[in-house]
Amino acid sequence: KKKVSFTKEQQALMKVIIDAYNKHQIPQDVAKKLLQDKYSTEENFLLLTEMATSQVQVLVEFTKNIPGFLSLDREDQIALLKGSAVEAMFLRSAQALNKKMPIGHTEVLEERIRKSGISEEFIKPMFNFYKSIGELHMVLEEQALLTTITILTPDRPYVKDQPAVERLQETALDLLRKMCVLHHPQEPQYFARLLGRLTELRTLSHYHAEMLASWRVNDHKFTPLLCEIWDVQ
Ligand SMILES: O=C1N(Cc2ccc(-c3nnn[nH]3)cc2)c2ccc(Br)cc2C12CCN(S(=O)(=O)c1cccs1)CC2
Repeated sequence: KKKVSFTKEQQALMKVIIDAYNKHQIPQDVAKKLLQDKYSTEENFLLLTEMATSQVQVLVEFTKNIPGFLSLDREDQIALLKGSAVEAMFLRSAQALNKKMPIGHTEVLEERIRKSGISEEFIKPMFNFYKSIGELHMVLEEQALLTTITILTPDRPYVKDQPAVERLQETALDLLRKMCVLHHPQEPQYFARLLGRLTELRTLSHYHAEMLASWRVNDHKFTPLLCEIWDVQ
């Protein structure tokens, strides 16, 4: 069994990120609404919109707790949030939906997504991603670090000081690499598999941008926060 040791800084960083990841969860009342018995397409879409709005609020709060994030240039902070919002939301949603739920809850949620007016061409890659995340059986530390790494992607549009973001992302990558060795000693490629999910996330966010255009056409309403972060309307 390979020995993995963490520096004091890495232990402190992990604690801060895990606390932030646990603290900022979707309010249970919003998640519970998803399990109500309503099934019209419009109502499903509205519920997913409500969930997504809540996810963005949770994302902003989580991001503010990433060590070093608030020391970045303020405009770069906004550029990172806007650039990663869809990817971080899909990653967080996939991780949440893969969590153990009471019998039948997962199926209800999956059905709601399928019956929400989202076109099949988007549903397919979305569910492939959701299932591929489930197969990884990530521990909480890996989930929180992967979300952090997604947010701290230096090459988002309009980021001015990319090296500053790279330094933060590399710290999280070093920690994630060690976490993978510690929790998945039998799978030397596990870390590479996790990073491969980030590529799949980028594809999903391109699909999402296309969907937004089509939803706008058939006049789906979004909340002000989603319009702001998704550059809609
Ligand atoms: O809503 C989703 N869900 C259900 C969902 C989301 C979050 C939690 C949760 N529980 N606790 N914490 N989080 C549970 C279920 C889900 C699950 C997996 C993947 Br992959 C993706 C999704 C989306 C993300 C948003 N889109 S969206 O296209 O941006 C869109 C916005 C408005 C209308 S449609 C739809 C699919």
